[in-house]
Amino acid sequence: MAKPISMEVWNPSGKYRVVSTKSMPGARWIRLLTDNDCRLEICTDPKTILSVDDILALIGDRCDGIIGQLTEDWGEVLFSALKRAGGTAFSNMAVGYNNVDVEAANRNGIAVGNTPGVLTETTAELAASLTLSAARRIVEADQFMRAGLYEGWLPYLFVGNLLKGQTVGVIGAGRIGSAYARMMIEGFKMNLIYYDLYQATRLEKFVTAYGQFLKANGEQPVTWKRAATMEDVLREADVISLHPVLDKTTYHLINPERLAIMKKEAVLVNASRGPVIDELALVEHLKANPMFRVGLDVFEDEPYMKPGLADMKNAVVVPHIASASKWTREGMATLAALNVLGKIKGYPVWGNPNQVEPFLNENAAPPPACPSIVNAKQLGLPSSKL
Ligand SMILES: NC(=O)c1ccc[n+]([C@@H]2O[C@H](COP(=O)([O-])OP(=O)(O)OC[C@H]3O[C@@H](n4cnc5c(N)ncnc54)[C@H](O)[C@@H]3O)[C@@H](O)[C@H]2O)c1
Ligand SMILES: O=C(O)[C@H](O)CO
Repeated sequence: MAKPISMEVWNPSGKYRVVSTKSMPGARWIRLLTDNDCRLEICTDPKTILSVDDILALIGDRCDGIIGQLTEDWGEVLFSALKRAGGTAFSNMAVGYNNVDVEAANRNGIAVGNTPGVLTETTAELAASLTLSAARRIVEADQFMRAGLYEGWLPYLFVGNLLKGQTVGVIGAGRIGSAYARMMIEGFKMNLIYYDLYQATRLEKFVTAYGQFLKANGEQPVTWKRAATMEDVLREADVISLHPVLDKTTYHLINPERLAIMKKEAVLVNASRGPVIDELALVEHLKANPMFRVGLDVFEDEPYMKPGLADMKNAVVVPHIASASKWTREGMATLAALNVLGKIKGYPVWGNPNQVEPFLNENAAPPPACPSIVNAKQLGLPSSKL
């Protein structure tokens, strides 16, 4: 079994042993745990992605709760080890939890926390940045300048796509998809077409009200449409941004057939999870359609890109940084720590994972609740009345 190389220990005499598989930004999450009688052990091993064996060694013989990362494989082996070590609580430091086998957690009676809400605007802003970078060819133009190739203004130099008045398509209009849609609609006066399993009522109301405001000011109103099929979005939209969860229904949601029905000059953005796109098919599509552009934050086999992607000028690629603002990352750490602490203390589960602000207020004690436990129902955990 692999041995953890370096650990940082806080409040060594604390009653509850809590482990974090990574150092996380901010100090509040550490304070919240240590002020509540937790001995906190943070793995400071420089290895980027810990293996199951590494984490087994971290769990050891006694562990009450553990904070893990989206790069780790949380399944039967780890949850049964946590149970044997007396643990009842795990939290991902992420809203997405496709790296977690929730059924295995249920079997072992382990609560699984995630960190919704605090990433919404930050992730949507990165998706908007990728949209603009791809549409206006920012990275290509930057590389051109740095290579000393600029000889003066030319009518055809780096001509890209205008967004105003075009249609933005959103697949997965949940928290992040809706926030992204609002940015593109309010910022660039784009029309909306979206596909989701559920109606995005608040988003629809926002677009209607904004359209009325524009009309009252003598401008072209923006419009919205809920598509009956994903294909309708792909055919109609000029910009398409992907924001669904990753599960069986969204794996390779963008495949060769669906790429083929998109506009030849469309912009495709993915800040959800890599396997939502068949990346090899995307590389072929980018080769065949030089005016088709993508902005990618996530990749099918992270940290790798599929062969050929790095050579494509019509792709903007960044290393899974959509949630990387200081406020968000500190908030994610806080929510993850409070999920674990709340379960250890026997607190109920917060009623609305979309409204986690009370947990993020630095000037007040957080509510006595777990902010977001995805398997609360399956484990029969009580709901907070606050
Ligand atoms: N790149 C990043 O750093 C980053 C940051 C945050 C979140 N994410 C990813 O974004 C995802 C969404 O986060 P969120 O907070 O908006 O979650 P959310 O639950 O609010 O939204 C997800 C939406 O996807 C919809 N959906 C599910 N299956 C679908 C399908 N088959 N077709 C269409 N829509 C479907 C759901 O109905 C829901 O509205 C996360 O699960 C995570 O994987 C990535
Ligand atoms: O799911 C999440 O929370 C993200 O991918 C983290 O950036």
